[in-house]
Amino acid sequence: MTILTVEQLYKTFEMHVVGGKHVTAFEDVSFSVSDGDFLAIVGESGSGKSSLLKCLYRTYEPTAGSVTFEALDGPVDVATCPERDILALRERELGYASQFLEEIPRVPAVDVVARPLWEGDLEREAARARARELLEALALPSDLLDAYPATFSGGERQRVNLARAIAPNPRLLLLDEPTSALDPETRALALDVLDEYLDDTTIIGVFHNRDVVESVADRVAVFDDGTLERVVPAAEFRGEVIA
Ligand SMILES: Nc1ncnc2c1ncn2[C@@H]1O[C@H](COP(=O)(O)OP(=O)(O)OP(=O)(O)O)[C@@H](O)[C@H]1O
Repeated sequence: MTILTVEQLYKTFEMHVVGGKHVTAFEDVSFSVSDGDFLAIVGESGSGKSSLLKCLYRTYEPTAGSVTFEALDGPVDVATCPERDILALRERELGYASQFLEEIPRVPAVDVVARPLWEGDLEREAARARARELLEALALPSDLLDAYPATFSGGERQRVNLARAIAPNPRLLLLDEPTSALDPETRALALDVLDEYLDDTTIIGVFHNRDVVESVADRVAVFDDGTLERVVPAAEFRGEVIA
């Protein structure tokens, strides 16, 4: 079953600081994703990958087109639906992680991950238990679990960020280079955790790393200068250079 259908999606920015100049992030993008699929998005820097993910999460409002998400309560056009519908989707079905952890001052790592869970259906202690388990699976040193992420290294923060996105087990998870600061061994661990802790989650992820694309993706979407050039099975993509 299809979980997401993107049709003729465009994103153009109006740059007020440079006299209203228009910058096109991407144009005329159409593709669909099936339940449980892992779609990797690759392409050169500036080709529109992050902007696309932000449009799918509605951090950015698309300029034109539609993004139909088959939510549990029926289809929703993420591109145009009211803000409250987006907030509800983000609480229950739609997850997102960028490569940077948004700082929450004076909240220990374990609670950064657990909070969205106890704000949902879980009891506080059960939420903390899942958070601890995930952070440990991602090899975050145990003495950091109760420390504030503000003092963590880039890779440690990235593991907290990833754990927070995985913990609620969203139906659709959008990942924007979530392993960019990890060493190869920890990156492999992170991919195992994605596989082990997510249950039937569909993933759309931007990756620059060939290992990630080759080891976990089912299909690859190749962006070039703001257009979606092609979507191919991952096996067909093997051996190509990733920008
Ligand atoms: N908030 C914004 N305001 C103005 N222009 C933007 C904004 N976000 C992105 N852009 C522009 O849109 C284009 C696509 O950027 P985007 O970040 O989506 O590319 P990308 O493929 O993710 O790049 P990278 O691999 O370097 O992260 C770029 O020209 C960028 O300058």
